[in-house]
Amino acid sequence: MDMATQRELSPYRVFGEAEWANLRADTPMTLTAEEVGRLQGLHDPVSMSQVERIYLPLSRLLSFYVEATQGLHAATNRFLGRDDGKIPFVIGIAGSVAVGKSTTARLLQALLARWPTSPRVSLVTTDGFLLPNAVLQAEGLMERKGFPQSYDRQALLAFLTDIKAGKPKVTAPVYSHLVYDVMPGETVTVEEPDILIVEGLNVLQPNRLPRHGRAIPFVSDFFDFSIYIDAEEDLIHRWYVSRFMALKQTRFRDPQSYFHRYADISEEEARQFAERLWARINRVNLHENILPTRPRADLILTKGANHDIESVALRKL
Ligand SMILES: Nc1ncnc2c1ncn2[C@@H]1O[C@H](COP(=O)(O)OP(=O)(O)O)[C@@H](O)[C@H]1O
Ligand SMILES: CC(C)(COP(=O)(O)O)[C@@H](O)C(=O)NCCC(=O)O
Repeated sequence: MDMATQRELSPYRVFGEAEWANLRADTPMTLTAEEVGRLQGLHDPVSMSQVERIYLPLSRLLSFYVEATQGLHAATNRFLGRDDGKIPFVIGIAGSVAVGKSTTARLLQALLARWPTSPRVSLVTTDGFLLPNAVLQAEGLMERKGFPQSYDRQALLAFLTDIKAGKPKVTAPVYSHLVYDVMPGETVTVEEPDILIVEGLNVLQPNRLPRHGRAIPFVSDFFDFSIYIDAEEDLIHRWYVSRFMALKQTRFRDPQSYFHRYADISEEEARQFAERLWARINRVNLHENILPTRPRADLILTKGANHDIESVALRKL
């Protein structure tokens, strides 16, 4: 099959960086360099030019989608002769460990909140729904953290059901990367957002179909739009290991850190340890559970070596 036919048959329209940047049209830049500096992760830098050329066109696209979805809700309400109130627009962000999902999620949150309509934009990460280490240990799942079986999927689905039912206050549990565990009794409260961003490895995964009984919804059934952040495996692997080495010098020094015991080991031992975590857990998860969900995304952002997004694929329908 030639390239042109392949492109026509693909469910995505693929844009190079320059072509995508043109779609910003007249969307104004609403973040200062200082704000962008604060929003980027320590280990995944974002330049002002990336915000202008990639994230502003995306913000513009999302503003069209939010408006269209609100129009659809209004049509349903008109048909039913009732008002179901405000139902949040939910955006899912998926991708490997260490690909930079959290930076993208924070940037989008800030950009969307600056729309002229000043929407309330909340952000929740799915790691809060991980089973506590005590449960993972008891079930032999400590080396499966981030895999589908390591989450309390029922609780995540219940959370999203409440959000989409328009419940005014919905709480989610909180995970600490420092402690490497869910924080007992700690929660975040999401209060009547116009837009909710849900970020996590697992957000595009399907459920196993039941042999008997009721089908359980997918997490993504609650999404109005989904984004997959992609990069070559070699790059993500490199980012994971170098982030681990940087954290060894910083966060691991904190006695509260789960990895504190590794703060003083040699560089070589630490590198080997990070390589093992990557190879035994995160790489396997990427291949078995995360990459297979990429074709379900509405938009795929593909990063190059310096974390810059080099291409954008938008689902045609
Ligand atoms: N061991 C750790 N200690 C402290 N912070 C961490 C640790 N591992 C990851 N983080 C931070 O947690 C956040 C989420 O990381 P991750 O789940 O790999 O997703 P992503 O890199 O795609 O945002 C990042 O901001 C990262 O810097
Ligand atoms: C907590 C994570 C599973 C990410 O979860 P997410 O926020 O995507 O739901 C991941 O960062 C992690 O800790 N993986 C386990 C292996 C490791 O220590 O890298």
